[in-house]
Amino acid sequence: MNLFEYLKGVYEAWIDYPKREGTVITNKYRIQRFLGIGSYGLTYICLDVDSGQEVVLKQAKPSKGTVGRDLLYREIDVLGWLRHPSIQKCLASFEYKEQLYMVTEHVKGQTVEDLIFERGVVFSEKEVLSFVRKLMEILNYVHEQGFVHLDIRIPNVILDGDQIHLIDFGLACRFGEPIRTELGSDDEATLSRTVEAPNDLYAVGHFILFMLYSGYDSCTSEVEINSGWEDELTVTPMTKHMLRKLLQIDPPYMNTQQFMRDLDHWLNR
Ligand SMILES: Nc1ncnc2c1ncn2[C@@H]1O[C@H](COP(=O)(O)OP(=O)(O)OP(=O)(O)O)[C@@H](O)[C@H]1O
Repeated sequence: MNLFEYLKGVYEAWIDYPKREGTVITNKYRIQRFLGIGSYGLTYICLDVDSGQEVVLKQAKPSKGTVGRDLLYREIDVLGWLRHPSIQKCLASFEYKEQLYMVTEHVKGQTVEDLIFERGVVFSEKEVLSFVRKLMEILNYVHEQGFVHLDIRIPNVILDGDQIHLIDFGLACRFGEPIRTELGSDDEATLSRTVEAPNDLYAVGHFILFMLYSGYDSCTSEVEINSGWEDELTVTPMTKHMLRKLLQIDPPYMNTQQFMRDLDHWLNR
């Protein structure tokens, strides 16, 4: 690492340093706990001192500049279009000291990532498919409203009792928008691709694999998952068939309903 990169890293760590507990933003949101720092945002649990409600406050990551702000603006916009009990409501958004913030409902419960990797929960094939059926209802709603989530992953699905919540709409796009590429990528084939339902369904395939691998000894790396799941996992032929379509090994499902029909068929056997 050269000196410039080192100094840049120090500077970014400094400007992205999380705010302390007890800090009050706009005389209204008192920070109770820092939840985490993602690629583009910092997230806190706060008390809304006016209503007494516990909320989640997300701040665009200062080091990401306009990219961080654009993604948070996008998330605010998308959440504004969605009304579903399993999708957090955006309660407010504002600028404060030149920083952009979004306030949402606090979703209680644990992410599927924490359930598997911290609590060691093991899901059977039936539990996985029943869980994914509920997730598909939320995703189907999102698609019906014209959006593709584009970040369906185990840290973005929260289980609270019987209820499942889908969070993190920071990458969501409208159907047919060009796929966003990494900075610097100008490959024509990539630039001409648009966002469609199979993008989310592909991610659902990986989501299912993570859940199924909860019962497998060496479920540690995605590389293993990509290479050997058909040999390593003991699942019914129908589940294998659905996974092959989701993962686009076989001709893919083109929409959520096609997959949900197969799922229902499996669950109602
Ligand atoms: N509305 C919410 N209710 C409860 N927890 C939330 C909510 N929104 C985010 N979180 C949690 O806050 C943490 C940080 O979320 P954030 O979306 O900022 O970053 P990330 O998901 O860790 O990273 P990335 O966005 O790069 O994937 C995560 O643990 C996430 O589960």
